[in-house]
This record gives sequence, C-alpha cells and structure tokens, in this order.
Amino acid sequence: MSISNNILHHIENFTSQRDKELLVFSLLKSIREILNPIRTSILTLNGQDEPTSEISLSNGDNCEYRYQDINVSDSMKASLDYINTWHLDELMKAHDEQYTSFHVLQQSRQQNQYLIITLNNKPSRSESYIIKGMLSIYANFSSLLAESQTDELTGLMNRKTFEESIVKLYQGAAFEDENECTSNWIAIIDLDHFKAINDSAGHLYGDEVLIHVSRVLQQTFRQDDMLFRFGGEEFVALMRGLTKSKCKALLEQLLVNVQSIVMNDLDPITISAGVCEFQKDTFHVTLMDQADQALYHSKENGRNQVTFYDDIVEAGLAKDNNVTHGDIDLF
Ligand SMILES: Nc1nc2c(ncn2[C@@H]2O[C@H](COP(=O)(O)OP(=O)(O)OP(=O)(O)O)[C@@H](O)[C@H]2O)c(=O)[nH]1
Repeated sequence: MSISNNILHHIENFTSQRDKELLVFSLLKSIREILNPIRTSILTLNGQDEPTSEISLSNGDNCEYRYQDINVSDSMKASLDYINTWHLDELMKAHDEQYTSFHVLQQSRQQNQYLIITLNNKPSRSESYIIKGMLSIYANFSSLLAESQTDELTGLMNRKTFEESIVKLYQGAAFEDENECTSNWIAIIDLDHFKAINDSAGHLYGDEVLIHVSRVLQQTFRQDDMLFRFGGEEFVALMRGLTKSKCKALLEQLLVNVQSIVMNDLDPITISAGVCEFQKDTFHVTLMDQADQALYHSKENGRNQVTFYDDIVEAGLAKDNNVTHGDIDLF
C-alpha cells in the first residue's frame, strides 16, 4: 500500500470509531503500523499527577488496560515534568540506544494525558510529520466524540454512553475485579423532591441545582469512577474495586456533600441512592432493576439515604427480578 493510501486508511479507521476506547486502540494500532515501535502507550494522570490509567500496545493486537499499579519511572516522570514546565507539545529522549517520544494528548486541571512511543530508531522527519498529523486528527475527532457522549447541561456522560459502557463491561477487562475482597458497584442516585424545587423556584433554578449536584458528584467520586446523567434528576455511578463498606462510606459522603450545597432560599438539597453489586453473570437490566429497588427503598424510608440491594434481599423486601438475556433486546 502506498504511503498516502496507508494514511487514508488510518484516517478512515479513526473516523469510523464511535467509542473512545476503540478510538484510542485505533490510534495505537496506526502508530504501530507506521513506526513499528517497541511499545506505545497512553498514560493518564489525575490533577494530583497520580497515574489513573495506562493503555498500552506491544505485540499482537491485544491492548492492555491498567488502572492500578501503573509504573511511572523517575526518568519518565522527569520528562513529563519538563513538558509541563516548558509547555511543550512533545519531547524526544534518547536512552540506552532507544528513543522515547512523549506527546501531549490532553491537558486540563483535572487530567493530563500523554502518548508515549518507544522506538529502536529515531523517527525520520516524514514519520514525525505523519504522527503529528495523526494526533491532530485524533484530537479533533476525540473532542467531537466527547461532545456526543456528554450531557449538555451537566457535562457528565449521557444515557446513551451509559448503555454503551455497561454493555462493554460485560465484554472487556476494564471492570474486571482484580482483588478478591473488593467488588464493583452500580449506584442510582436521585434528587429528593426535585419537582417541588422546580415548582417553587422555577425550571431554570432547577437546572442550576442539577449543575451543582453534578459538580459535587465529580468532586466526591474517585477519578476513574464513571458518572452518568441517566435522566432528568437521576444519575448513575459505576464504581470499581471497592469493599461494600468503602462504597457505602463514599455514598454517605456524597449525601453530606450534597446537603452542604448552598442555594439561596432553598432548603438543603438531599439525594437518595440505591446500590447493587456488578456481577458479570447477571444481565444489566436485572442489575439496574436491583439498584432501582434499593433506591425505591431509600425513597420510601424517608429519603436522604443509601440502600444496598443485598440488604433488602436479606430483609426479605426485594422482588425476584431475574431477567435473562433472552427476555429483553440489547439496545
Ligand atoms: N429543571 C429541570 N427539571 C427537570 C429536568 N428533567 C426532569 N425535571 C423535573 O424533575 C422532576 C422530577 O419529579 P419527580 O419524578 O416527581 O421526582 P421528585 O419530585 O424528585 O420526587 P422523589 O424522587 O420522589 O423524591 C419533574 O418536575 C421534572 O419536570 C431538567 O433537565 N431540568
């Protein structure tokens, strides 16, 4: 294939992706085909410069996703610090007859993301030029994709993205529990008496409340918890690798943080939550129904509280809801 056809092929591949992870995979794969690197990865650091994820591609087509125990060597850290100090877009380092190039993919107060490519040979000028072009296309396309996945009012991920994400959790390793003592959790979080807020203060003021609550959700949950606006005043959180008591503590902290939102002339805002454990062998519609039953319990018992589905099962208050994969069409 000629170079121009090859590039067109990569661009075609990028722009056919409708999923952020597949877009990242497509970028890593394109780079591998163009540069034949030893290793290529995308490293994400949170606002405190702690690594939160690493997606890497070495041999074969298997992408490795890491959310814990991510190794950032001192020399890598020094290179990233140098990039940030001098506001560079990229940096090339030679070491032990290898070349490592660092490229900034995203920089914000909440997170920094870098593409890191390790090569045996220094890339030629034309190869560097092609990679630069690829990264521009990637950046443009990923911001378009992010827009389509985001709820306009709150900036959280939207319901469509929730549906895509939860289906993916069944297929991929991204939500695989690495520790026997911890689990993954789904929480439905719903504002209490929100209709009364709308009725008394107006719909625009209600929107303002939704924006404040979304901010508190983002501040309270951990960097790699996934947050969605599910519908009007309903949010969903997907949490990875927590014991039940830690999950409970996180949600109880959320109750406190939401109550401390100050809005003129409004009584303290409260939320109710229902939580269930994510289990790969249980259909997601069943899981959502479990979380919903737990939420209903929170609402019926005075609101401003968190209920776990397994607790209402133990108390004999849950309905049997086991929907099988054959009963409902997958979106
Ligand atoms: N301002 C605003 N209101 C919305 C939006 N989406 C849904 N709502 C309103 O949210 C309210 C939800 O009311 P209900 O389902 O009765 O729930 P609630 O009043 O919170 O009562 P409980 O959930 O039982 O505590 C309705 O008044 C909707 O019109 C939105 O985007 N903005």
